[in-house]
Amino acid sequence: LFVPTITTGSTSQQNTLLRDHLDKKSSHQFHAPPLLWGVVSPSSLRRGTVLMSSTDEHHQPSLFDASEFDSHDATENTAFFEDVESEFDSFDETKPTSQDEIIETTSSITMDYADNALTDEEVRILDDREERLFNYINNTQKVESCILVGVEDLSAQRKANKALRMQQRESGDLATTLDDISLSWTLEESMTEMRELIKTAGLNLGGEITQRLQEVNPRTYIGTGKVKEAQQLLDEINEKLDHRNEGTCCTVVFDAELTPGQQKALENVFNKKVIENDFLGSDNDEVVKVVDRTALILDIFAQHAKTREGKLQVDLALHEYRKPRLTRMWTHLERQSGAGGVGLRGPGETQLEVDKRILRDRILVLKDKIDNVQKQRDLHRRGRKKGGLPVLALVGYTNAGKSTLLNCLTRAGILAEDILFATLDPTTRRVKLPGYKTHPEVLLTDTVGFIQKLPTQLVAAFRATLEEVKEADVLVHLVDVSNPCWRKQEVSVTNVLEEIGAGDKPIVRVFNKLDLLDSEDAEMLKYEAACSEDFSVAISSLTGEGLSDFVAVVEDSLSDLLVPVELELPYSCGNEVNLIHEVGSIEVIDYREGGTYVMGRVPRSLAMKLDKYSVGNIEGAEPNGETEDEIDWAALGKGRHAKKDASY
Ligand SMILES: Nc1nc2c(ncn2[C@@H]2O[C@H](COP(=O)(O)OP(=O)(O)OP(=O)(O)O)[C@@H](O)[C@H]2O)c(=O)[nH]1
Ligand SMILES: [Mg+2]
Repeated sequence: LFVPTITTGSTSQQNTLLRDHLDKKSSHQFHAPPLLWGVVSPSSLRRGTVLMSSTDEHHQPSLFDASEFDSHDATENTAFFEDVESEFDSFDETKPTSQDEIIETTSSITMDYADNALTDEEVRILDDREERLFNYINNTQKVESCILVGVEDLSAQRKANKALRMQQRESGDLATTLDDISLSWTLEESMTEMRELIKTAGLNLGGEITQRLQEVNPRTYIGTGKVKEAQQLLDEINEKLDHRNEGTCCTVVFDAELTPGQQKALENVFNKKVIENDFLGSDNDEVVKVVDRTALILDIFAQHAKTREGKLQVDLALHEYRKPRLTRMWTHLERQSGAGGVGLRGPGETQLEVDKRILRDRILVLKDKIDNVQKQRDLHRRGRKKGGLPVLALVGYTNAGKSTLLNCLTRAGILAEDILFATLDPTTRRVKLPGYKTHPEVLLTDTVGFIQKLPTQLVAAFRATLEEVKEADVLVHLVDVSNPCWRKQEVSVTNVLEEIGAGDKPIVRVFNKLDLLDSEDAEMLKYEAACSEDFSVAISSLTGEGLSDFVAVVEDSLSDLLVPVELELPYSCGNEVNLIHEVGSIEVIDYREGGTYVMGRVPRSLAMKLDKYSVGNIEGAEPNGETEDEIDWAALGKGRHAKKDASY
């Protein structure tokens, strides 16, 4: 027989009680095995979680009173039952068993327990309580199910290809056309990524729908027929879930960025029944949510944000996302006011205005707070710069293995997981690169991963975090070569880097997860890395393969950073001047008697080559006083011959 009671106390207390009780179980020699076991406290009910549960022979989650039955004195526990009852009130519409009844039942249970002789009425009450608690827990513990809708937007593809062709015609470089066109993501690739995102967000994928469209439907994004199909799919899934008593599927995830209008229109269609029922005063139906790609990513970020800074930034992004979508929350009020007729119309709008203002204020406050955080970051960074250590930022697509590499090099203990966006907050570590001769240490920063079509709200909100990337001396771009889409991912990352103004940083390309490739592919990539004109290297952060090459390439890249120069080049050196234009930056150029005077910055290797034309001090003082850095860089170049020398 099942005796559900609720107990208060901390988790550990309850666990101890439960353990004790379970130990005693055998000695009690129950006549009938308990159907359900476990612990529920009022606070756990409020959170919708069971603090601890064991399983019975049916492997069901369970409820159990961990406190000793016989120690429960009815009067002593009045306050406790009041608590319990208010808990019942808060989660169940139907009025729960009255307090007296509960006390009465519990005391009679206490008395009769040993005899296992409950009256029918008591059994009914207990059953009732059991069911309500059980349903509640079942519903709140259930994994949220969703369906995924993807669209192959042929018009967007056409546009993208056209833009590309235009661009190529202008630059006169037609050779790469085919390659580049195949760099746009196919529907299936995009859907695969969405499935990962859905899994990471903790959603269960119930079904999928796709559509090829010449033009997207401006109102509902997908065609009207497809909306119906989605509705049917939802119904079918819900029927199955219902059958297994597994809750409902009421989330529709779109592999697209929907406009607020489209989102609202879609929700209206999906919730037609609920809206109608609402007028009749019944709200038993689950409301269908429409979630677009941006909302899904924001949700994952919200779940993963750990530090104050991360939370503030996610909060800002969420507020910015919700601002234009605010009206949706008030549809209900608008309807009510509309239904009220003349004179009553409008309160919904007013509320909306108030709400918009609150949101705007909140956004300002958040921005202010983030500004403060950013100032602190700036300070830290300046401090680090003073230290003169070169700063490397690990960048790359989400799940590329950035945190794993940092852990591997430093044992930093950063959470590295096979989920998307595991890292949101930058972590910087001093790293002694093994075998790195010219500079004892570098600073290595792990950063948030990128994704194709990164939501603009996120890029804007994560300004402070992304600043770390912008301020780095060299970017270490990790690519997960075990992912079939890695070349496209690489392009996406390059695009984001450009978007945040870090596109011109020196980059070390790291082909990671080599261990997951078959040996032939691995050799090919190693070969590609070795032949590459850029700084490239193939490694496995998991097995450590190629890490010494990695250090060597990083070293090369650091030696190749720009250094200040002041030169006077003979007029016969036209090529050299062009080269400086190309690979360096020129601050002053003057055509003098003796030749072309150039003041600017060039890669160290080139500076060494042009040393003979130097008129200033090649490691000379920087006008803006950032000398410390430069002197350190100068020291860097001496130890090793720059790899790129040959190309000049
Ligand atoms: N087999 C293999 N797995 C790897 C390698 N590097 C990383 N991984 C795995 O890839 C997954 C993602 O690694 P993370 O280090 O969390 O990736 P990340 O780039 O930091 O990802 P985010 O922080 O989410 O952007 C983890 O499960 C790692 O164990 C590797 O070289 N080989
Ligand atoms: Mg990470």
